[in-house]
Amino acid sequence: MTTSVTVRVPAKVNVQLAVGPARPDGFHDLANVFLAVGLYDEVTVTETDAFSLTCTGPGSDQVPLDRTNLAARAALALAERHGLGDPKVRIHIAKDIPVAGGMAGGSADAAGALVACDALWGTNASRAELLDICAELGSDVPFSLVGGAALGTGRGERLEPLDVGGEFWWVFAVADGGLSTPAVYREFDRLSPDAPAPVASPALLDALRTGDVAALAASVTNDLQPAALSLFPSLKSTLDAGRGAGALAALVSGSGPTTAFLAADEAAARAVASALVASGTCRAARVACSPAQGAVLISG
Ligand SMILES: C[C@](O)(CO)[C@H](O)COP(=O)(O)OP(=O)(O)OC[C@H]1O[C@@H](n2ccc(N)nc2=O)[C@H](O)[C@@H]1O
Ligand SMILES: Nc1ncnc2c1ncn2[C@@H]1O[C@H](COP(=O)(O)OP(=O)(O)OP(=O)(O)O)[C@@H](O)[C@H]1O
Repeated sequence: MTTSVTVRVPAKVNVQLAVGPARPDGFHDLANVFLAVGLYDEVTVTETDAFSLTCTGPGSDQVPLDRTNLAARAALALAERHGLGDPKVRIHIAKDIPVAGGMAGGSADAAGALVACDALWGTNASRAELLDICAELGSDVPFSLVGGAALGTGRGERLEPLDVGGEFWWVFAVADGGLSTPAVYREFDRLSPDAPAPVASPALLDALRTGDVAALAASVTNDLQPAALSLFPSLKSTLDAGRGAGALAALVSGSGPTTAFLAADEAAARAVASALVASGTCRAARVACSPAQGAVLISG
């Protein structure tokens, strides 16, 4: 019998993040074009006699180890739906996705824990049930499960898969510090009181479909960028440093403060990463390729 299961889950970048006005429930309607990128967390769940959670890797000291952790909440939600009582499971998160960086690290761990517990417990949840639990856990969580590329509407949880016609190379500059997603949305409301209804850009969807890096660079947008820059002004020098080093496009990743740079190819991405580190405007620079697969079982 399987006693331990490991699932690998990718980070995301939003190549378009169009944000509408705040809804009565406090969320914002989005046209959210997600692209999964090849930076991964690994979530391992092991049968044991009491619930526990551990986390290792960069930034793991900022990750809660109690039941507020999104991975723990995912395990609890699946156990509750299937009448399994308190889950007797040890969850270990090997983190490589920047924490509180706007790359959906917590969401990735939730999707990973869900898929891992489903395999460990033999609950055999359908894709629809898994997606339902993901949407309850957070707006980004369904995308962490499916990966690839998708248009997210509603608060970002309603997904339509998108075709991607080639590879795109990225550099992610990790900032010193984090940004709270609700705080960035609040700042967006302050800066954009008359935001129009969000619409996906046909030019951007075309660029993804054809794998045209120059066209993608010309069409990436993030409506949360002014809000993130307002709360974290030093990100402007990081964006400038990446552009100066030859990035085809530079933008804040999601709610930030990680910044994302699109490069012509892998060699160009590595050159931009070195220049970003040398500029002293970020803590670290990571190179990654997209699209990446969603949550996949890698052992167990
Ligand atoms: C910025 C993005 O990462 C872009 O993909 C997401 O929109 C954020 O998704 P997330 O972190 O999964 O967010 P959730 O856990 O669902 O919500 C956290 C908080 O973010 C704000 N929020 C989130 C999503 C959304 N469409 N509108 C919002 O206003 C709300 O204040 C909410 O209370
Ligand atoms: N498994 C987890 N990994 C990281 N943070 C977690 C986790 N579970 C809960 N959190 C909490 O969530 C906060 C946001 O972390 P996360 O790394 O998910 O941010 P993010 O990448 O900006 O999210 P998003 O891009 O979805 O808005 C952290 O500061 C932490 O307190």
